[in-house]
Amino acid sequence: MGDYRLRSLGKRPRVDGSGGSREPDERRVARAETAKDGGRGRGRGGGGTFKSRLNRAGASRSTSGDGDAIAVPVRSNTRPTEVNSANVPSVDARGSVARSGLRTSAAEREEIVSDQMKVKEAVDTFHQMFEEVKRARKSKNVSAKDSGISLFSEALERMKSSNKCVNLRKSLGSVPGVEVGQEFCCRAELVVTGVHGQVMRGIDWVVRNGKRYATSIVESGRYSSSMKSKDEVVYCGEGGNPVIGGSLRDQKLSGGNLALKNSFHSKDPVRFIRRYNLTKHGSGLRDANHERLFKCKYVYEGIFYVHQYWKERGPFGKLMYKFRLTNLTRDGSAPVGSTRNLTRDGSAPVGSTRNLTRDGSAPVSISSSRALEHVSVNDISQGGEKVSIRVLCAVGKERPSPFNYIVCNIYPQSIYLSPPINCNCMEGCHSRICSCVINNGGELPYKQDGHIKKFKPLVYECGKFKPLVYECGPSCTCSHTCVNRASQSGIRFELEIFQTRGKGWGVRSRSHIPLGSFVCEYIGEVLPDELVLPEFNKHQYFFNIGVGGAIHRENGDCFTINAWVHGNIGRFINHSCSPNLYAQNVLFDHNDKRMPHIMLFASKDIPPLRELTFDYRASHVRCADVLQRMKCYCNAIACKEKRPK
Ligand SMILES: C[S@@+](CC[C@H](N)C(=O)[O-])C[C@H]1O[C@@H](n2cnc3c(N)ncnc32)[C@H](O)[C@@H]1O
Repeated sequence: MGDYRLRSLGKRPRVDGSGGSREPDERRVARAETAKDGGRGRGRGGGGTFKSRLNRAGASRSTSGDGDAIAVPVRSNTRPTEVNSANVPSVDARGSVARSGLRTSAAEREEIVSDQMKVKEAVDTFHQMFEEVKRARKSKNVSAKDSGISLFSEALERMKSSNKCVNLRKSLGSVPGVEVGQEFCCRAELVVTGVHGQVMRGIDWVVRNGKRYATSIVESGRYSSSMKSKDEVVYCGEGGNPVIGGSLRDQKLSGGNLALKNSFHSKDPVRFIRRYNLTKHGSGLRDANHERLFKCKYVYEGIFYVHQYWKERGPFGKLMYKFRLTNLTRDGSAPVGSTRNLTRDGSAPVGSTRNLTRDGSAPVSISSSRALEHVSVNDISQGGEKVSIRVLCAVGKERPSPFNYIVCNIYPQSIYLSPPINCNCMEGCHSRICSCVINNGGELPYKQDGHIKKFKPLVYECGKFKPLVYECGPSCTCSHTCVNRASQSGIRFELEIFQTRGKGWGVRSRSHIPLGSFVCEYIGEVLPDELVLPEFNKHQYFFNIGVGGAIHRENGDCFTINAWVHGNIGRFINHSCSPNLYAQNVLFDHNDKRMPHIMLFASKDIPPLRELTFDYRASHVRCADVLQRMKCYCNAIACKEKRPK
């Protein structure tokens, strides 16, 4: 490292009094109804570049199995904490330390990993088919009305006819490859994955010895079902509902109602799926053209049991059946050691995507599949704050090489980092007298929900160059919940590291990421380029700050973030020619424009479990030769089109 000793900037400002939340949870989950500008910068990637040896991709890092590792909810708003991910005790799915051996065999784990991959592939294929159908209709100018079938139904039909659906055989209990808390974008996805076989009906069933038993129910809000608590629902039977176009009549003890009644007597498990309306909270998923696709999401809540059923007069004066279900078995105990309300390793389900902690950080326990071995967990308390990091891998599979997990950049000690200009606002940084707003060209870069307003990659567009976002800093007088602190308050989404096909480890979120959301920072050691260049061919974790941008040219000195030895989850994010993240330069805790923070924001609405990627090649200059030789496995249409035929 020559004369450059490394230092970090020390503890980041906490963003609220409790645990680091920049703003209340409600606002945090709120999604931008008005996000209209998402396309800018798409495909242009970020403000820097990886010097990645992509030509070696896959050969060196991929393992035989895909999707077999999960990791890391991380809070990055705490002081820098060095963590060696190799030397820490493992922790079980409930979060307790499990230093002893494994609970299930490697073969079983393998099987579950493969189940999860099948489910993921089915969902991905469904999305592709959906896009294909949509494109085909658009090119022929056919509307859903003309074709007489919705886009979803047509895509689903294609899935069925091409045999791409999984878990087709209806069964009671949990569905292979699907975990409690897993989210689905639409009813068709539930069908495609075998969670609930009916697109329209709320109750699905299987016939056993001539009798039907309920396999799953969807609480979609169309009847007057009510959630008593997270663990209990009073579910209305089917039929006679004028709200969904049926004729108003008494419900009968037939069809799904009969199936639920039989499940009551047999005490069999029923999968429970609940619909959440996204319109209340935000925009919902959008497609590549920013058209809203899904207004809701469906969450698999786990296994429930019918505890009671009865008849009563409904709102229209007709008789209706009601079923009370809870996630406890009929004797009132929490089901243990069966396919019941537990995850597949027999542990209590933990860490759904909805369970954000009060400070907005991801819950500590995220996955309970027995396919996953928690190979390392770091629970470190420093200065009263806790940083939890998990790396979970399938048994017997390759693990990520150990590195020191840090939550703040480490800067060269010899470099003086000028302090940021602070604002003196007391009542919110919205006016033009706020110096941070002025730094941002007189405009706040974030919307009230914390989503970035415009994509601001490091490119020159339409005569304008806006390469930097200035957030409020540690000495600003504004509140720690100021909207202009969106990216400094750490990771909000439950991110995982998993094995990809051909690209080694990759990162994905277990929950939906709305367009414009801050996802994570690319953190490592910030080094002058001249120190990095000799190392260039040794590894793949360099991010060149500001390449191709004004910062680079104006200031002369160039810096690179090296995340090989010290880094955060950002170091696992792969390249794509059609990325869903872009890198935004942000300054808040110092004012040195040569080395801004590299903050990764969502350039699209990103469905759960979709791999997170950014474009390594955006504005790439010096490493073009390496990148040309790469074998890119991003699988994007844009990538294939670029390849020589
Ligand atoms: C910063 S690392 C990303 C994390 C890496 N996949 C891992 O397992 O640690 C960059 C390396 O990931 C691989 N990679 C990233 N994107 C890729 C892509 N689209 N195609 C092939 N390999 C890729 C290449 O080996 C690259 O050098």
